[in-house]
Amino acid sequence: MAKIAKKETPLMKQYNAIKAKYPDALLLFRVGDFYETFGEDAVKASQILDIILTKRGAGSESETELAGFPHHSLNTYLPKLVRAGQRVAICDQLEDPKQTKTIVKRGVTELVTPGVAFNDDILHSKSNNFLASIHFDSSRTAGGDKRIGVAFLDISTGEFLTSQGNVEYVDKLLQNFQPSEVLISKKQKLTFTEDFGTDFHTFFLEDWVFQADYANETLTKHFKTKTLKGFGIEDLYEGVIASGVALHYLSETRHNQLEHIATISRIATDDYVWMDKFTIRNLELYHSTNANAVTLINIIDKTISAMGGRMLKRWLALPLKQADKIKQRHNVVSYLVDNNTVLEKIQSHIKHIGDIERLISKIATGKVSPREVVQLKNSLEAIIPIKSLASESDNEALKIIGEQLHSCDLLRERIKATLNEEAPVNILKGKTIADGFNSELDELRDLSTSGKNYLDAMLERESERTGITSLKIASNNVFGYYIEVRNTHKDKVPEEWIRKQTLVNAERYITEELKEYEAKILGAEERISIIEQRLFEDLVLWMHQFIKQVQQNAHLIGQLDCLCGFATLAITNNYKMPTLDDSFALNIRNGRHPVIEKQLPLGETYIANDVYLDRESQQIIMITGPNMSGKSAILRQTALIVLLAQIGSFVPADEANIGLVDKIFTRVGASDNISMGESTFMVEMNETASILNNISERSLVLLDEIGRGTSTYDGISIAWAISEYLHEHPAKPKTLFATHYHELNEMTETFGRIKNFNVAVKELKDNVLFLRKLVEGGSEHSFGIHVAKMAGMPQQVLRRANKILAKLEKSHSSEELTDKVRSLKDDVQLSFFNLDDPLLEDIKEEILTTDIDTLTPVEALMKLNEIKRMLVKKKQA
Ligand SMILES: Nc1ncnc2c1ncn2[C@@H]1O[C@H](COP(=O)(O)OP(=O)(O)OP(=O)(O)O)[C@@H](O)[C@H]1O
Repeated sequence: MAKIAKKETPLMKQYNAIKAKYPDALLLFRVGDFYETFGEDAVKASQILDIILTKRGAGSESETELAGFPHHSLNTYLPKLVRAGQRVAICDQLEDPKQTKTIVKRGVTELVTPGVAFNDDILHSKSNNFLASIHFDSSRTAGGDKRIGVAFLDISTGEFLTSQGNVEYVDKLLQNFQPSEVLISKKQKLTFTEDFGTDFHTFFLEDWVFQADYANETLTKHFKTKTLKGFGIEDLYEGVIASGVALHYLSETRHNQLEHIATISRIATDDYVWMDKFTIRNLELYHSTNANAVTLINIIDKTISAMGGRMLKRWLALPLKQADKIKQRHNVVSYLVDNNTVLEKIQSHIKHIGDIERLISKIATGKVSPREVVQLKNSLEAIIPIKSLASESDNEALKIIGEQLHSCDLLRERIKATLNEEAPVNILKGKTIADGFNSELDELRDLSTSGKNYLDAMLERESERTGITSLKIASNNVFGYYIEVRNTHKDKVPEEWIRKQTLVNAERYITEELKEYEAKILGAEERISIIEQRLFEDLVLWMHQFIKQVQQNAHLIGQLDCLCGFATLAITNNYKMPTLDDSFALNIRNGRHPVIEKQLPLGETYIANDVYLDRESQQIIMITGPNMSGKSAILRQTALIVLLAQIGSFVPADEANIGLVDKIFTRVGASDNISMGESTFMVEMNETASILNNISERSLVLLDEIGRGTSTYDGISIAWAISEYLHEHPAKPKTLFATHYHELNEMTETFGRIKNFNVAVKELKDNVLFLRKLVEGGSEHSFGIHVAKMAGMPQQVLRRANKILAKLEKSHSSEELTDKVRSLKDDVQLSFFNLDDPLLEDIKEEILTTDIDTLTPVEALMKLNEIKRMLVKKKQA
């Protein structure tokens, strides 16, 4: 018998129609009190959420996998799905099932993706959650490079930023902003992975979205402006396209209430110290290759609020270049360090401030709960004493912050009058609106409670009157309130009671009195709930006018929290105020590494070191020393001290005078990239090349063991050539070069501004003692074998290594090596013209003694040939 295909049920038909619109999202389909997933979605959901996978319509044509969870667990399960990289479409019931006889209307109310999220369980309070969009335009170039537009948007805070530049620049921004999701055109998929790798969570959009006109229209429509001129971004052609794409994506994911995204700013890169992505990584500012390692942000983050935490990350990513702005921050920190009680008071109030930036975003998008609105009010209340402390201080910058903080009186008063202090998270739980705010609500509440009391009293009275001890009063949807009597007491029922229903063990009756009260009570609670929701919605809508003020408060509290954090940091870690000026010198006295000094085993103290660099006499310091002696620590602490100073913090040093730095470059000789399968040396050279092409007069360059990724000869030659280039470059960038190659100490004889230093060690009989002190002078040899010993290498290997070393040091090959190196300095072939070259002198002589007026064309050609021969001879020699 032919199998008859069963028809799709209406529910599955509705599901399939909705799913077809969101093919790449996992669809959570609300059915009654559950969110259900079907088919492949169910398989994925059951794996990610560890929930049971079952079958729907088993054995039928429409059999499909099914997995679901109760609707009230959405906040638990949704973050897990999003963190697992899923895009989640939430499909809700759009009407009350009680009000409809046919299938309930359903539709997607929100599409949650990693970059577009509000849920507190998905977001990290001290980190932004950026959605990025990228637009490549290879037809337009910037200095020969591709030009790329980029936008960053955090829907949870309302921040919206844009910029454009070449691959290196955009790569650095991606590294700084760490977006949770990156939008790219489908056509540019490959280009993106070629330029930025595969580490980002990406989503691909249709190409038509990436159009200048469409972007302009989307942005101006959103900001309700005619042009983008007011934002200073209209000349960022690609940046504007990327920004338009980000906004477009928000509407595609059903986010249409975006009043909190009130402005878009240009990332003004010229205002900040340039650090490329290698530097950010090498200095371990936020991340480390070792997951357990402590990073700089871990040490310096003493902020209390979420706004402060996020602001500090931004400050660290974008250190300042303008001395006056930096000094203003130092000035406030200094005031707070000296006025400890003010600091403590401000911080004690900041503790009571919630994430007002995200709370106000939730208000704009209508996703706020009653309890959160009360939280917002309490946070704004905590700002009042901060405002007075700051305004009354005798520090100018602090006063300005105090004056700019809004007291938001009207807003606070209205929330206080409207909401119950103990308002619930879920408005349906009731008791959201304060007593005395709305008379209708008050009456209904009275009725509801007095009605219940009345019923209780009635129950007692009737039990007594009739002598029926099993009396019960309850209600149902069919005939409302009733009195229930057990069969055993049936004969005691008064005549006037009207029997409505007979059950197995009991009978149900209604009475006149019950009917009267029912009319009043029935529905009172439902009406209470409706009024509460309406009043709450009105309040939230009314609050929209305060979005800007609250955002400004959030911003100012973020700043103040960072500055207070710097003061705490200075006090607890003994940091000192640096001085900054427009000179080119860097003078650090007793500097320390902010992270290592906090990691040392108990009892050990960090050995502080002096570092001096300028453009006149000590431009490049060649630091030699054995492995593990502390070379890298000196390099990094120098960069970190400059960085800390320029973000406005005090620094781990007794004294630091810093000529403003505008770029920091650090490169570490390759050794860890082998696992990536690339030529490590190639990586190292690529990275170094980008420094050499970008240095400026105010650059600080740190090179750590550059050249070690290849053979010794190659390594020394390259290290030499790089140092020589930096020395001869007109920018004369300040440089620290840590190296194993003590042969490089020879350079100082030829290059006046290169100075040798070494990290002192004390050689014991068969061991070395690390003194960790940077002292003048080069070092004679490496100490690798001692370190091998420290690492617990077998004695046999150590003895053999010592023997070979002794041999090599005496042998021909060792001398050859040194000779070769020595000869380098006689053979300085600079890319910049060496005017002392004797050949140049000869050629000059030839040309000067030639009388051009009497020279025939043939003679001129012969002269040229003669000069050519001189050059060829020299080359052959
Ligand atoms: N000034 C210091 N005071 C105390 N301990 C230090 C100091 N400098 C470095 N150290 C300790 O020594 C360890 C090694 O330092 P570092 O990595 O800077 O050495 P290195 O000379 O660069 O070694 P390698 O050549 O093997 O890379 C650090 O991890 C730290 O624990």
